[in-house]
Amino acid sequence: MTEIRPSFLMVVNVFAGAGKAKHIWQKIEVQLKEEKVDYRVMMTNYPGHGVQLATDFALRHKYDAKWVVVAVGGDGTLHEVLNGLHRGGGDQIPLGYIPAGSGNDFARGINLPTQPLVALQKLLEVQHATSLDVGAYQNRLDSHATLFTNNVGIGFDASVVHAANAGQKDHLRKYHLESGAYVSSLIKTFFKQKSFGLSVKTEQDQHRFNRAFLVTTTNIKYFGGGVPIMPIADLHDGKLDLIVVEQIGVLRFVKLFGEMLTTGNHLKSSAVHHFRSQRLHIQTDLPENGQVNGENIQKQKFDLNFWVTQRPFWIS
Ligand SMILES: Nc1ncnc2c1ncn2[C@@H]1O[C@H](COP(=O)(O)OP(=O)(O)OP(=O)(O)O)[C@@H](O)[C@H]1O
Repeated sequence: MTEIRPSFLMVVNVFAGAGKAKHIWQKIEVQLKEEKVDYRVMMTNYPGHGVQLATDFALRHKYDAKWVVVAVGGDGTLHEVLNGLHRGGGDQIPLGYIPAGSGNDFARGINLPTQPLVALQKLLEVQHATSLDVGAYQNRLDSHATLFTNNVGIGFDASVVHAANAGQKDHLRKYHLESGAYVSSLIKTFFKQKSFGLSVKTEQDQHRFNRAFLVTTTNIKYFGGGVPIMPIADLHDGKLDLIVVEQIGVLRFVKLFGEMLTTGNHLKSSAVHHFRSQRLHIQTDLPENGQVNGENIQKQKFDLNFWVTQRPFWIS
């Protein structure tokens, strides 16, 4: 039986991965042509353009089952395309992904090869969509919900993201886990970040933290470009994982971070609190930095409802 291949819309951010996405895309396009794949390409011309492109596409093609929309870039590009499809009513259009960013946490989280040409081969071999969990959140004053594949952070991890994104004229510079700049930014941010009051409501109970430091709601195992904050995250369980780390001294924090990177024993620490729930509500006492999929959320007093939804992905 001959399989019918879908048509692909490739949404490409050539600035992802400090610009290396441009070369990746060139190689991918050669391969697409060689394999006579039916595709269209749209390049993002500015931050946020991926949302617009995907919204417009979904509005036009949401009832046409032949399309798969593929984000080519990093976690930020994936985030824009996911939300653009959502805004255009295209939640049923399968979403594919070719990692070409700096962190590529989603690709790690779903065991997608991080070598782009291998990821492309995998994409072309897929025969049917797979439903995966996607997180959703809405701040009390937001007019609409935002979806996320990876995580939403408030406090320390968000401040690290804000520091990494600050002063970037062109979004070209990004820190890597193994780079000295990343480590020095972590240390500087650690001393700047103040603890804050936080209220948490899960489906079962309520909790109060007077000295919250890092608050991450995650759908996948990784954050921050390869840090396995939630080794047991499951994209099929219909639940989100919330990690609250209370403020601790620098030596204890370094030990905790080391455990996060190696054994996963950070989850046993008395300073770390883990909640798994289909619905969550978190509220900060004061304005804090936020991040979603490594993109800044403006500093604000958060009053967030979280829930889980499912959507089709074009992955094997
Ligand atoms: N034409 C453009 N010029 C400048 N920035 C752009 C352009 N198109 C998209 N962007 C922005 O580039 C930023 C980074 O993209 P992305 O997150 O995909 O790559 P990355 O940061 O290298 O990867 P990762 O998030 O996996 O570490 C996003 O904020 C996106 O809005």
